[in-house]
Amino acid sequence: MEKLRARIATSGVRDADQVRRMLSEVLVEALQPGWERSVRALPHSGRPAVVLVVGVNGTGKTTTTGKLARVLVADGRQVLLGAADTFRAAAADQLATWAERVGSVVVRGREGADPASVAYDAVRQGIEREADAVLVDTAGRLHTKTGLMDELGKVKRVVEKQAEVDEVLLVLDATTGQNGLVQARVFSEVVDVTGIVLTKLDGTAKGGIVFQVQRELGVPVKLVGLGEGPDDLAPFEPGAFVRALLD
Ligand SMILES: Nc1nc2c(ncn2[C@@H]2O[C@H](COP(=O)(O)OP(=O)(O)OP(=O)(O)O)[C@@H](O)[C@H]2O)c(=O)[nH]1
Repeated sequence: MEKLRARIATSGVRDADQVRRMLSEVLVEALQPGWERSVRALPHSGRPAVVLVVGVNGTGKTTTTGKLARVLVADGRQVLLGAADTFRAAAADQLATWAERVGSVVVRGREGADPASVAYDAVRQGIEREADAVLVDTAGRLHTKTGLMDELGKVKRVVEKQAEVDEVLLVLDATTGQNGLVQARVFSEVVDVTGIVLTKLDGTAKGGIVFQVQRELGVPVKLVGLGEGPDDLAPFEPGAFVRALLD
């Protein structure tokens, strides 16, 4: 609002439509598009790109992992999925179904196995098989549970013993509101989040929280989830996002 007021004052604009257009410009400038600097553009020099998918329960991590694999496979990449959610056998089954659907391979551990060891194994197999990308789906965890957050930090550290983690994607549900900022803060502290995936934007939620996440943490939204199907993942476009927000 400060920026908008300053612009109105310096331009002398009075017309409501013009002010609305200015507001739209200010909002678009506050958001960075991120996809072009994301997984798609990662250098694939002799080792797979490693991506960790993290977030609280039910935000859409597994679905996003599957859809992202589909995008990369369509780009001609060989993709391996790591099922580091070892709490629920159903979670690994869900990821295996996605792997089959999109044409990638899944690495999973037994139920109750150490998630860090499954993630390590997935990356090792990705290196051995000369995959282009390893996408590691992690279990949903509340940012307020210290033990679970410590476990996530360990997953990243263990993976880093054999390959750099190129992307840590935090999956945020667009319907979450202010709590999304708290989640982003805590996950960023623990695993250094590099991008946000804003899911469930196909509903009524607009996901306005990403302005604060971008401003406070400097983490851009890279992808948006627009439904439950395999093709419902799109690069984040600030212009379209702001148009939907102001409509
Ligand atoms: N409408 C809509 N639904 C979505 C989207 N992304 C995921 N979902 C749905 O949200 C629900 C939870 O998705 P999952 O991918 O299982 O979420 P998760 O984060 O892996 O869940 P946990 O592992 O239990 O934490 C499922 O019913 C998905 O189909 C989206 O972009 N739009």
